[in-house]
Amino acid sequence: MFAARRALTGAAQSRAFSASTRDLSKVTVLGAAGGIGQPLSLLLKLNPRVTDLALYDIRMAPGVAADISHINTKSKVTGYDPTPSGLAAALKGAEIVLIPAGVPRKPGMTRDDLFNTNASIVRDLAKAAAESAPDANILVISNPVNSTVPIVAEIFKGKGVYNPKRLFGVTTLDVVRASRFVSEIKKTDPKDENITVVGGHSGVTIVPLFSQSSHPDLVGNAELLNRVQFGGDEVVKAKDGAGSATLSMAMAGARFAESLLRAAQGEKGVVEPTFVDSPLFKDQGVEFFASKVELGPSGVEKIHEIGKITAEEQKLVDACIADLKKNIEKGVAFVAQNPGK
Ligand SMILES: NC(=O)C1=CN([C@@H]2O[C@H](COP(=O)(O)OP(=O)(O)OC[C@H]3O[C@@H](n4cnc5c(N)ncnc54)[C@H](O)[C@@H]3O)[C@@H](O)[C@H]2O)C=CC1
Ligand SMILES: O=C([O-])CC(=O)C(=O)O
Repeated sequence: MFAARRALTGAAQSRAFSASTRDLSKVTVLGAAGGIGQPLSLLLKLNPRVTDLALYDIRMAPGVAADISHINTKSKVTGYDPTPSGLAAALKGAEIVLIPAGVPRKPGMTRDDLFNTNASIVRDLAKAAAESAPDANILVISNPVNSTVPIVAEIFKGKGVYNPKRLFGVTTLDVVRASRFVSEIKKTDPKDENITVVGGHSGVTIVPLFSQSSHPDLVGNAELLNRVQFGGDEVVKAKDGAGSATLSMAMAGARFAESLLRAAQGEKGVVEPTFVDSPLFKDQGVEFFASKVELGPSGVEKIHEIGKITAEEQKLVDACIADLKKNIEKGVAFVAQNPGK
């Protein structure tokens, strides 16, 4: 639909949206056999907006694809071999590429401790995406997101195909968690909570803005703030060496992909917080920042300002900016020093 839809204009386009919005939405998962990749692929198979599901991993993608392909929804599922040509074929024509490839944390590690392993994995996958799917929306899940997103940007820039509107760090899990944790405190239905979370995706760079929710009294609730900022650690500890959040992350990744597909298919007003190339703090040398972003057929439609926040929340944003800047610079420096093949 991606390429075909771009060729349509005006009335023809709106007719196409209303007649059938379900043709040719290829979604590719890189790291599809992993803890996140498998349930994420399952959820994408259940999404009627996805017509072509391409699964790639360095192990077992054809097996995962064979399994998922028996599910009786319309989409076609293909698993690709771990070869350069398999990767290229998985990416070709993709509208969305989700990247959960890489290693997860063990207890005692920070997300930044994953950098040494995951930076080169993401760099190499980004190269393949820049070559075979330069127009796709790239959704980065692999940690540390604050650094892996800039890595993808640098690779795309190097190949001359960088489109800042189509690169997203997936921070949806922070929103999902914050909304759930608030509902536990307030005894509300979590589906009615929608907590805005800005900044980045690790520790103090995760900044929930309770003042903008229907529970402004939660600003200053140190326990809740800590739970939102370090929710990932809760899962890492509970899994006791066997990895980090996979199922809730799969849900969050599928939700973000669904939002992008809805927006691409003409729905207006689809807004999700996500980590993007953002003007909000560029004057402080911070090139990427998560805030509410309106999505559209071109990817990023509009980046929302942070809006009104309390003095206490401003302090959290200041702390976030300091860390985020370092994380982003680390990703940029990595590509400069390790351009790869
Ligand atoms: N953005 C977020 O909110 C979250 C991010 N994560 C991150 O997601 C990543 C994946 O986590 P899990 O799925 O639990 O790990 P996992 O180890 O279960 O799965 C990772 C998969 O990536 C594959 N892989 C490794 N190198 C690859 C390559 N070059 N090309 C293709 N596939 C490759 C592995 O074979 C494996 O199947 C981790 O970095 C983790 O920290 C996890 C939870 C939340
Ligand atoms: O905590 C981790 O390492 C995985 C992650 O990003 C999360 O669960 O938010």
